[in-house]
Amino acid sequence: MKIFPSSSIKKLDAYTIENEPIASIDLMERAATALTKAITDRWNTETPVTIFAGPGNNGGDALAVARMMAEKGYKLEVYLFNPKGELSPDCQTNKELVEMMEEVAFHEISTQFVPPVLTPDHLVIDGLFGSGLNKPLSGGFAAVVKYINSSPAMVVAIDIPSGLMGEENTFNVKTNIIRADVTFSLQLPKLAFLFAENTEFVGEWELLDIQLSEDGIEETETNYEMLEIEEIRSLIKPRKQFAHKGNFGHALLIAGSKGMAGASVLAARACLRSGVGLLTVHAPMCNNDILQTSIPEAIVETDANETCFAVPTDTDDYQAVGIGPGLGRNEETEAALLEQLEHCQAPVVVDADALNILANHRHALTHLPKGSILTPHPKELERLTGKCQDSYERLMKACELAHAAHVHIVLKGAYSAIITPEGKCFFNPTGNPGMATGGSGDVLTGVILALLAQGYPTEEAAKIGTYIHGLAGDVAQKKQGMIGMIASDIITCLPTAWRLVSE
Ligand SMILES: NC(=O)C1=CN([C@@H]2O[C@H](COP(=O)(O)OP(=O)(O)OC[C@H]3O[C@@H](n4cnc5c(N)ncnc54)[C@H](OP(=O)(O)O)[C@@H]3O)[C@@H](O)[C@H]2O)[C@@H](O)CC1
Ligand SMILES: [K+]
Repeated sequence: MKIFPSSSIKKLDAYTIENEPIASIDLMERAATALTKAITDRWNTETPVTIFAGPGNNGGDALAVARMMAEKGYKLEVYLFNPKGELSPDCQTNKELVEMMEEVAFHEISTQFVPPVLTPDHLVIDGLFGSGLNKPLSGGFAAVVKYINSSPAMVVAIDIPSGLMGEENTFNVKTNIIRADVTFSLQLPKLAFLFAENTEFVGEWELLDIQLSEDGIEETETNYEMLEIEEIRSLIKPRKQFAHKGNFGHALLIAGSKGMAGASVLAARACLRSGVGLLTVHAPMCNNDILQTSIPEAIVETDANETCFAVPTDTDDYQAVGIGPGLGRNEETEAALLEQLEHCQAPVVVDADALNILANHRHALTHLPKGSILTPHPKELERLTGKCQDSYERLMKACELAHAAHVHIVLKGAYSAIITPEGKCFFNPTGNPGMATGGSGDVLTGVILALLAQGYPTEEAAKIGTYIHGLAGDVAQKKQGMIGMIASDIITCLPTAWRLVSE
């Protein structure tokens, strides 16, 4: 599913209006019908409703919703803010229609605004500004937003909370943005919904289908997309009847140190549960017995060092390498890692301590093996790129890094982003907060490593791996609950996740 910036949404509206064809006012009617249904499905006619409408089409939507809800018997009060004495044509039309309705208490505000009483029983519908917002709110509009935010009422935002920009909010005035409980967004999600710090504004969000032109969506370019199960399913290669383990690659995992054997065990198990043909784990001597007993399916190659990775190994026989989980960061490991990366031909998944070591040796980032993937969480990314103020800046910096280093990046978190060297970002919808637990990242490394070893192109390996990892987490959450689940449960649920997308 594509995610468009506000400018493209306007063009898409225009495309739909011209090509469907549909009159602009009828498209608004369609949006309002969908909004009214979504709202009236959740709140009954007993709910006192106060609607705040702005001068543009977001306000037009709100006024049309007011009319439709009044027709269904809701008791409504409507405030239309028109400080410039100028409304968009469709907003004007809907104002005239709602003004005529006796059952609606309608107020048009040009200067003085006496705020209505809002109780915990009230539902506020925020239709002040939508995708046409072009600067942070200030003055009277900011005062209205603050009033709504300080009230105990439930708030539903139309399309996007008023005051929130669709993409970048780094320089926005956070106190002047509506804090919605629910956002009903039209057709497609906005990039801003995917950023953790905007949850307090967006609340729970739901998309409403208003049948914008499919051709228009297809033709309009964007760098942002949400992954969907159909795409992942289409990428997974079926196994041939006469397949043997040689068809599914030999992966090398360089992981673990004294006290951190667990990270290598988790990554190795996840790799084996993701279809790899063979797996060798390169580990310090002290972890040999642990690995041999806990993962009989893996081959163990011991490092010459007792406690850490210190001697690079030959990677010629492997189709992919995973490096980093539990590796530690002592000097010997640093040197070994840099040398290992320099001489490796196979694509590498670089995670955890390997990323932290690279942060101290950034020059090494620009000659990683072709097809490599970095899997940082936000803190690890910032060690590589420098501090970021918010998720938008972090995403932009990750794009710059992917471009400069010619690597793919999986930026982990809710809606993990898979970023290509060309600047495309694919957001992952699977996963849940139960996965925010030690070892979860090691599992992802193992899954992606298995996919690279099986010969999946880098972008596909990153997309499938991230999606499946989240899906396995969702299956684990259903079984164990968010609080009780641990990283091993994600591995246990990998087979179910694979079945869900491949059968
Ligand atoms: N997507 C779809 O398919 C459909 C979309 N629809 C709906 O249309 C919405 C977009 O409507 P829109 O383009 O008219 O913009 P909207 O957000 O109402 O505001 C524009 C007005 O605000 C003003 N303004 C801007 N910033 C300001 C500020 N900081 N402080 C003060 N004023 C400010 C700006 O004035 P200007 O600065 O340009 O003079 C202009 O007057 C969209 O979110 C959805 O709800 C549906 O109806 C149909 C299908
Ligand atoms: K809004």
